[in-house]
Amino acid sequence: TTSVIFEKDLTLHNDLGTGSYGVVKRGEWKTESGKIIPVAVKVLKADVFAPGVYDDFQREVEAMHSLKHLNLIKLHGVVGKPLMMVCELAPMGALLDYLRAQNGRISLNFISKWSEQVAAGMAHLEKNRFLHRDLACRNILMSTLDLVKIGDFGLMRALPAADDCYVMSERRRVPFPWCAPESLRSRQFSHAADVWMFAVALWEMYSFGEEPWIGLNGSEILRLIMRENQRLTAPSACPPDVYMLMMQCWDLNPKERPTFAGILKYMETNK
Ligand SMILES: Nc1nccn2c1c(-c1ccc(Oc3ccccc3)cc1)nc2[C@H]1C[C@H](O)C1
Repeated sequence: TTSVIFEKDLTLHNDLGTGSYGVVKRGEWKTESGKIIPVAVKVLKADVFAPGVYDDFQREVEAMHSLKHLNLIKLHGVVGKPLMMVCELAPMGALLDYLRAQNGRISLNFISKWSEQVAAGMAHLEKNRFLHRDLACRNILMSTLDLVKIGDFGLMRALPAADDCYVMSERRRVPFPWCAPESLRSRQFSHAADVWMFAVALWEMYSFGEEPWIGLNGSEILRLIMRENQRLTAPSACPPDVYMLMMQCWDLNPKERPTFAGILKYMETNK
C-alpha cells in the first residue's frame, strides 16, 4: 500500500509548473525511517473532488502506487486537503519543455532512447491492464537526459474534470489532438487508444515539441482522420521506419494497431 504521509513530514518549496489537475511543487519528504528525500508534490485543485469522487480516487491511488517501473514516475502517497500527490521528482522537468527549449538541436539517438523507454513504461501498464488515457510529451518527465518517466497515468480515470485543453465529454475530458478517433467519437478508452496517443507523443518528439493538428478543433480533426483518412505528416527529422510505426499505431481499426509489447520488441530489435 502507499506510504502513510503526514503533512508535518512534508516541506514544500518552489513551483515546478502546472501539470494536469493542479500545480506541482518541489519538496522534501521525511520518510518513516527518517530519511529526507526530494519529491514532486502535485496539489490537486479542490474542485476536482465532487462528493463521492474521493473514495474511488483512493482506490486509483493504490493501483497507481502498485505500478512500479523504471519508466513510471513513482507515487509515494497522498496527503492533506487539498489533496497532494507526493511523487518521485524528475529534476529536468517535462520532456515537452526540453524539446522546445533545444530548438531542434537534439540528437536522434536521445529521441529513439526516450521512445523506447516510454514504450517500456507503457508495456508495463499494458501488462498490468492499466490505461493511461492521457499520454503526451507534457506528461513525460526527465530524470536525466538518458532517463524519462511517464507521469499522470490513470489520473484521467481517477479524476473527472481537467483543464481547458481537453474536450468535455461525459464528465471525462480528453486532449483531442492526442486522442484516438474511437475515444473522440464514443469515449472508448483502451490499450489500443493509448497506442494511438503514444504515436502522437512520438510525433511530438521528432517535431521537437510542435503542437499536433495545431489550430484545428476536435470535430475538424475527427473529419480529417475519419473521412479524409488524413494523418499527422512525417516530421522532417523522423526516420521512415519510425513513421511507418506511427502509421500502424494510427490505424482506424483499434484491433489493427500494435500492442505496446509488440512496439517494445520492434524497437529493441531495430535499435
Ligand atoms: N514528478 C515531477 N518531477 C518534476 C517535475 N514535474 C513532475 C510532475 C508530476 C507529474 C505527475 C504527478 O502525479 C502523478 C504521477 C504518477 C501517476 C499519477 C500522477 C506528479 C508530479 N510535474 C512536473 C512539472 C512538469 C509540469 O510542467 C509540472
